[in-house]
Amino acid sequence: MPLYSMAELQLYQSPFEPSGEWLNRLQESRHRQPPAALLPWLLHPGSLTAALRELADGDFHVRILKQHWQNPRMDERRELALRDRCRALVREVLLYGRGQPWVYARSVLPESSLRGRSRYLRNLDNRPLGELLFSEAGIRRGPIALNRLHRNPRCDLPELAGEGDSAWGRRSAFWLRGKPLLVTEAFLSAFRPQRAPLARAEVSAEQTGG
Ligand SMILES: C=C(O[C@@H]1C=C(C(=O)O)C=C[C@H]1O)C(=O)O
Repeated sequence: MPLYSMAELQLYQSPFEPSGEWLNRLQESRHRQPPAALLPWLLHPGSLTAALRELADGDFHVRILKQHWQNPRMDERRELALRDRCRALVREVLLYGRGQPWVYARSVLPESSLRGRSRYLRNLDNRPLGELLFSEAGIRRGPIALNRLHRNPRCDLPELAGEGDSAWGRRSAFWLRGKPLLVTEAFLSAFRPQRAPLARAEVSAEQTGG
């Protein structure tokens, strides 16, 4: 895990923060409508890592922005039913496809969820979290909620200089051995998919040429 000076930690600002409430599919269609091309990606039930890697023909990597033990945001603590004074490993990354930043992701892994056979998740590196989670036989995913995430003007990451003032995002909880993790993903302006994500079976046919 990259080490940070206190100064670096204090300087870091998350690039996006949720605005308003997280909406399920039905609520969202009454209030706001994501672009049609993005909707199947926002609602994709499988691993986003696998779907992006496939879309990028393997030209995919993860860049860690910050990975640090901290007290999660209040809305995250509520969603994870955590006490106000709790610690979580908060991991913020950019997912790159074909050399472009396609997704910003923030994952909140409560300390109480990283015990026993899940302890290995304390040592996340550049390996995509999704590859680990979706390789776990007992992984379970909760409903996907949608939201507009507002750009944090205090974040001056050069990689996101071209971003607008908001991005469509999704959030869902995962349960691993009965313990919750929370994953939020925002699709960035460089992500312009020409098709929906392939279902898992299609991906295996594509990969094997079957
Ligand atoms: C949960 C997944 O993991 C992806 C990879 C992440 C990471 O490496 O930090 C974070 C969120 C996801 O976009 C997934 O692939 O669906």
